[in-house]
Amino acid sequence: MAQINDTNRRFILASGSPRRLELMSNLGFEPEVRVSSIPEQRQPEESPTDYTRRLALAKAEDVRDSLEDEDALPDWILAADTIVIFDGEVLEKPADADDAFQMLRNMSGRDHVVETSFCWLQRSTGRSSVCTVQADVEFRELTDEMIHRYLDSGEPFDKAGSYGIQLLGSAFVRSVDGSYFAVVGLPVCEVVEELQKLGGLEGFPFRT
Ligand SMILES: Cc1cn([C@H]2C[C@H](O)[C@@H](COP(=O)(O)OP(=O)(O)OP(=O)(O)O)O2)c(=O)[nH]c1=O
Repeated sequence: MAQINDTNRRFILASGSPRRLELMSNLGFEPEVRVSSIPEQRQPEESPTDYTRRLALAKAEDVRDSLEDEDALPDWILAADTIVIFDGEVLEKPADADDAFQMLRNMSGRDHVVETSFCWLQRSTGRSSVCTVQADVEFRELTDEMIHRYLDSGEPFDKAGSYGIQLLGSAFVRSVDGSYFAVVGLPVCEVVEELQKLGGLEGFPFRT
């Protein structure tokens, strides 16, 4: 049987997203949070998937580079990036309330894709692996009044596509085809699976 070793629970989470921290903590991991500061700017001609994959790797590398000699920190770094793809356009976090209103009004009664790319990066070897997971999401029709009330809740402003499927935004979602957790910001099944493939995780699921 694999050794249960507490060091397996520890990794560096290169993300300021409270959702990502909660999802990994729910599994018994003990993430050390370090937030990256790279600009999120899509290049002309860059496909949405190339964009999320580039950002996931760049966030992990940025945090790795900021650590320097902190040897006591865990070896593995996890970073991720989530976008909404609607009508061929990439929707990220809204700039302001008008931007959020427009996104939600456009998505009303229609389908969109949510895509999350994540990156595992090993500090000691420099090895990295990037994976992409998607889901198709269908919204019910939203009235302008519903959207205004939703904006008043404050929920949309730190979320790609201006909604949170895990909170009040759940009332807008008629169906999800694909990974629910990719929509929330981290496809935990694939994240754990990939770390196991990389040989960076023994003794999982953890005993409490
Ligand atoms: C669509 C959707 C997105 N989101 C969130 C997940 C991400 O936190 C956020 C997308 O922005 P990201 O740029 O992927 O992440 P972030 O800025 O929150 O954190 P960091 O870059 O430091 O890792 O939107 C939800 O919480 N619920 C949802 O339903």
